[in-house]
Amino acid sequence: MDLQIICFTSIFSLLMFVFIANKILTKKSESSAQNLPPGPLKLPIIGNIHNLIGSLPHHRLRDLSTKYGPLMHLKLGEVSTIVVSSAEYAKEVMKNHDLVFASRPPIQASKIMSYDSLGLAFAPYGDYWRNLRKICTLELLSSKRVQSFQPIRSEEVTNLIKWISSKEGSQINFTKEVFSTISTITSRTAFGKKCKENQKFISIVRDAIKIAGGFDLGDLYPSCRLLQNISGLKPKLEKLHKQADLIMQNIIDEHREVNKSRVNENQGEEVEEDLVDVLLKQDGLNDNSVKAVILDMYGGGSETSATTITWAMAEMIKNPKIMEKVQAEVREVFDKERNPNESDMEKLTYLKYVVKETLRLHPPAAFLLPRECGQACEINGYDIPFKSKVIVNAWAIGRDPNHWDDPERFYPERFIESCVDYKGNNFEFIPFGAGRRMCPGVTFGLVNVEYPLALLMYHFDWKLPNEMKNEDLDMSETFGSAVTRKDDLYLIPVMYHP
Ligand code: HEM
Repeated sequence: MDLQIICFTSIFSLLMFVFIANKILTKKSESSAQNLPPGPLKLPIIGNIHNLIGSLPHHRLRDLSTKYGPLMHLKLGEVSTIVVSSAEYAKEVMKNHDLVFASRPPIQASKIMSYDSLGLAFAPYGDYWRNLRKICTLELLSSKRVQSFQPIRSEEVTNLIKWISSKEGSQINFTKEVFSTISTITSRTAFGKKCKENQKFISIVRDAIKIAGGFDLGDLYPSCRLLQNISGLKPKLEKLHKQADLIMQNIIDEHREVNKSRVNENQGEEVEEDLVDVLLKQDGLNDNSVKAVILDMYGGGSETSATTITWAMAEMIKNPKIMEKVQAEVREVFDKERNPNESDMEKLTYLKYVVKETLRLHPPAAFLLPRECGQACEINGYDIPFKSKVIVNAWAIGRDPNHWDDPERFYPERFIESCVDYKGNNFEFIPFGAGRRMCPGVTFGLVNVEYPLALLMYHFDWKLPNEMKNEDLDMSETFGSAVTRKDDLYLIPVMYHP
């Protein structure tokens, strides 16, 4: 505790020094915006950082929005920040002013890990981003491409089912096993079978995502290089970047070699392509861009999907009637078709409602990805300053009582008669975002959630360990690159014998 106080005092004094020096040296004028959205009182230097202390950031911001309104202005360190907490304002930002908010604020983690933000997720809005987005939507993540990876998905999920069967009756760490399966599916679809270092790559990227997931001091004071260096994040990320870069460059070189010999040996023959093959064929992408996009695919696709499966499972354990209903549906469809395929997945309507309801209550990206205001504008009479960072609290919006009956209840049936979907037109339900920067991996993500979940429901009944009662399962969250369960989910599988 004493150490924490000393650290805080030192950082506070340093910040004070930096702030005064900055003011004297740059004589920056205050923002000219006159009518900012309401928000809590801002302290010198730290602005509203203190308002985020005490509970999880998405909870704190939701609580603050009930006091100051669904369009709030905060100052987080030096950064003017707009917080959106209602479907109506989300529509203003991501539809009515989509172009103004189509960029992302630069963040240190993406600069270091993604070759100065060469990936799709953090590239500034412009021609480079547009070209990448086209490649990702049409070539990498199209429904046809996602379907072509079904054999990989099937093989990895079968391995998971076999492993769980071997542990029948004993406790397994469900969170860990699901994460490992989804990561392997994502990295195999990206690299093919050629990569011997899949597991090492997975653990490097996981470490990078973990340490880059919160609010970084350097990003809160972008004008202060010193803080970026002392926050400790930079050297850690640089080390991980070097390791990831080496693995990815080897993979690219190997792909080039294999493709060269393929052209010589199998002229005209159809070959299975992985994402690296597809990227290497695109004009205008150098090796760093290819590596940055691969990092995006892996970073954007693994933790999000694995977290969704785990939350869905936890919610079903807590609500056994819902689990029984899913199992009945899956078992009816799969018992008829001995080898269920993609089209059988379409018959699992109730399971799809369960996934929707899971993403309503537990959007893995609680704040989506941040946007940046590219041009000073006005929303509902409020001035939004140029370069403000925009945070959309999708977690709060999914639980807004103005749009959802009994919002805290896990109730998949609410979607039966509803036309609310993931396409980014229903702003009360935006787990994949909306507008130009909406997630391009919706199809891939949903298949990676629904398919494993269906097989886990088909093959096993599930119990909690230590005679724990279903209703006692703790549903606390943590905030990081994704909103995950605070504690891993431990379960006991019991085989289903048709
Ligand atoms: C359950 C699964 C997933 C969820 C909940 C999810 C959620 C999101 C969200 C909220 C955004 C920000 C959207 C915005 O700013 O409006 C996003 C962006 C993105 N996602 Fe996903 N995602 C998922 C799966 C995937 C998958 C499987 C991939 C790729 C393999 C992927 C790749 C990306 C990329 C590249 C972006 C950045 C797009 C851009 O800035 O243009 N995501 N995702």
